[in-house]
Amino acid sequence: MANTSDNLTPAMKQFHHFKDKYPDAVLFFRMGDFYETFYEDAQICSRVLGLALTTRNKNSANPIPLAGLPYHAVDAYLKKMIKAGYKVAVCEQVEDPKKAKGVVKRDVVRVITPGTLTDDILLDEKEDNFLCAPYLGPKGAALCWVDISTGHFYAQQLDEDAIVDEILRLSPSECLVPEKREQLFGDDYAKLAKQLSEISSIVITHRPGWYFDPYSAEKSLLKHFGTNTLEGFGVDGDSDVIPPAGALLEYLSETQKTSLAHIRSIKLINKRSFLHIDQTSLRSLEILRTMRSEDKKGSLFDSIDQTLTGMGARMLRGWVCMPLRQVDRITERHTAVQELCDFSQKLDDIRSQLKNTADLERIVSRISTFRASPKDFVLLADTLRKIPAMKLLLSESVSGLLKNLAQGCDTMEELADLLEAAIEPECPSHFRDGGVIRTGFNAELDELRGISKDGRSWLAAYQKKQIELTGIQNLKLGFNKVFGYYLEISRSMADQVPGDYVRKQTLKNAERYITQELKEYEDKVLSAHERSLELELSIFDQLRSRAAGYASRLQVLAQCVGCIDCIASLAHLALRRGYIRPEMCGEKVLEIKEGKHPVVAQSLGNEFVSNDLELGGESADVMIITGPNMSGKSTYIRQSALLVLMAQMGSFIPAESARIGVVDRIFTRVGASDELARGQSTFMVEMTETANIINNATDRSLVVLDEVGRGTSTYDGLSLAWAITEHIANNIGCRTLFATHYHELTELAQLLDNVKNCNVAVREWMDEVVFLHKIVPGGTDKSYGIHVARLAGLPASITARSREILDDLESTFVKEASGEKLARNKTAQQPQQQLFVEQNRSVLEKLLNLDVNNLTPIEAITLLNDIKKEIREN
Ligand SMILES: Nc1ncnc2c1ncn2[C@@H]1O[C@H](COP(=O)(O)OP(=O)(O)OP(=O)(O)O)[C@@H](O)[C@H]1O
Repeated sequence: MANTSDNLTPAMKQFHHFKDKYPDAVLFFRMGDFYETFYEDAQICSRVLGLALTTRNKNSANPIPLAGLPYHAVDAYLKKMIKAGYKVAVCEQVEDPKKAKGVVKRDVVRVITPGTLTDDILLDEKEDNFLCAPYLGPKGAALCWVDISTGHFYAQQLDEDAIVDEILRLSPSECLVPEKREQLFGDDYAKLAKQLSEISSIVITHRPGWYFDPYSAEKSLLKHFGTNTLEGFGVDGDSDVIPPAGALLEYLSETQKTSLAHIRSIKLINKRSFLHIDQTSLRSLEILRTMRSEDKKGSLFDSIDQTLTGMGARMLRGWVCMPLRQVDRITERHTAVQELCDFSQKLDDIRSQLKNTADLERIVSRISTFRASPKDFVLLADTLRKIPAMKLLLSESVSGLLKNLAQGCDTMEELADLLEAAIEPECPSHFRDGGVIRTGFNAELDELRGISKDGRSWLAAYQKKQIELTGIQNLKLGFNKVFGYYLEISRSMADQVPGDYVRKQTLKNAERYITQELKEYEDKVLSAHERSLELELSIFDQLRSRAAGYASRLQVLAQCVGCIDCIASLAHLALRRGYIRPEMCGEKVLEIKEGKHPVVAQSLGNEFVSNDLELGGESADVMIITGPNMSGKSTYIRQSALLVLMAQMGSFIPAESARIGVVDRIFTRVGASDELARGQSTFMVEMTETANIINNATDRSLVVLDEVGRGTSTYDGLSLAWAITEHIANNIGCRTLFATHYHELTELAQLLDNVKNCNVAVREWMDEVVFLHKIVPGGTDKSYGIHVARLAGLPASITARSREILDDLESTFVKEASGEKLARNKTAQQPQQQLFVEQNRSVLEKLLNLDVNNLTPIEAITLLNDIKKEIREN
């Protein structure tokens, strides 16, 4: 920044003072009705917000770049800045400019960063907005994350090499890491930060190392929660989650500068309670976004979400990403969904109560951080009024979960009464002109408003009286900020003005006057208006404090309404789409009759062909699925994973019947990945993902493999696919679906009991191929790739020629590489090799004794020919 000299104005000195304190944020510096930005900040704002870039002190030696925005439109501008990845420090005038002696006092009241948003306009209603902090300690690693807009605060201990995956899975807006220069926090954090910025748009914020110091972190956590120990949250004194949790709190208080009372506890995530879906699977199963276009539309969540409230949508999103693992907890949700399906009128009534329900969770956070608006209170009161009806509807339930939810419906009538009595239902969204507190709520306020209102009619009467008195018909009464109320008389009438008029201003064609009587009344009226505004604000602050006293009850209620919304959403979905309740068990089994892909079946309607699945239990664990291109293999294997996921989150599923033994993890190795951007080859990515599966899958996992081995030469790929399948079947024994074009793999089913084959049925008719999309037992050895290429529009000349080449290849090379051979090799590798050596000893000796350097090309060819002949005869 160029200008730090002593000749700066006091306001600019203030600006520099705050800019130095918040160097990594753009400073919005309040000046009257505008927020001004200066220097580089002005350039950024001009670019990001499209503001006109001008200069302050244009004629001085150091003109200052300047861009300003009107204060009442600040929310929209903040949204754009945050979206563009910037942090904004909002510097307000903290005293009334009229009362200021010298330069008006200012202070940064809040730093808005992508991970610390609380305003609805800046947030997505259906998504959490997490701020996270990793910890890479000497003994272990941990990750903590918090959403200040809801007060949810989580912690998890995990392996260091799982940190990146877990952060990507959470998809936070911002990630806190210790500053690079701190020796204690060396390369690991820098590497992590670099990796995250390369592959995601998460904003990385560096903070001093002491933020992560275990001792001060624990102290600030204990102080915040008002406890002597963290054990009540399941956190031991030396837990690795303490440093990052403390760092998050420190950062929140640094940026928010207000109470964080709504963050009431820290929830330790126990991985064993949830079905783990890693980031790769989250993407490849298109759970939250589609793979190609990264669109929410077309994802599983978008397809099944029928929630009606923000709290419900966010909770359901959490259920989709972290389905359950315990049979009884899953069954509890299913039973609740079942009950609402059985009583559809009750379901409809509950859903109509949920409609237009306010986002309690976010309102509570704004109440606690003293940012609640009058509108928030109106919505809160309206929502509380719906709770008794919801409670009544749920109170007769049989399902344990629904009963609990009925109990959780805390009606808080006294709060609703208070808010309704206090706040004008049609209140303005800001305080500028008052009108927020209802008439009748506060006698003093009513009186002040009365004076200010009467004042207006007094002024009208005064104007009339003056016209009569002076006979000047065009005498006008006006008001401006400089000298308040005045009487305006045209210049031509100036000689008729009475002697007690005091001239204040001369305009081109008129003169403006004041009178003592007018000034006296003005003082009374204006001060009454000002006092009434002040009083309204103080009443509103009192209301905020009163409401803040209900924060923890409101949070429990918000959770409860969110859960009711989730269950009702799942029931509504089940009824609308004819989903069935899956039977859940702890055995290693997966039986689905007439299952459908929840998203594809929605778009294809009746054309979608349902399919059965049987894995584990009486059947083999590993299923090899072969079939032509475009026949539906990928759809089938993804559908299987999605149905398990849906069942374990508590949803009913698109099938005729299902028996599902809970799964601990879902692994997928499907399609291309954008790791290519990180410079890894397709094959490298494929093998890394497969290695992850092989190393981490347990016999309770579900593995979905699509085309493993495709990214390398046919023989390498086939051999790898073969060995991987063997390993899974023999050593892991997890339920596995493997879609492949290597028909040779089907021979594994003959060699291993734990492997079975299925293929996608095809009907060939008059040189045409019809894909039936039906999965049937047994293998297949046809790809119909050329047929698909023709469908895709490749010229007939090319497809005809490729048919010729294929016929040729099939009669020679491919047969050589047949799985039969691989199978034989595997089962009788050693004896076969020995036999080969025995039978061809003389050939081998001839080869060993050969002097290659003295061989002419002709001799070499002749020799090769002889060797080939001899081996063949042997
Ligand atoms: N069960 C089904 N019923 C009806 N249509 C289906 C079904 N499954 C898949 N399809 C249709 O077939 C198309 C191809 O499906 P999918 O991508 O699963 O085939 P694939 O066999 O994996 O192909 P490839 O081997 O080329 O990757 C889908 O886009 C879908 O429109």
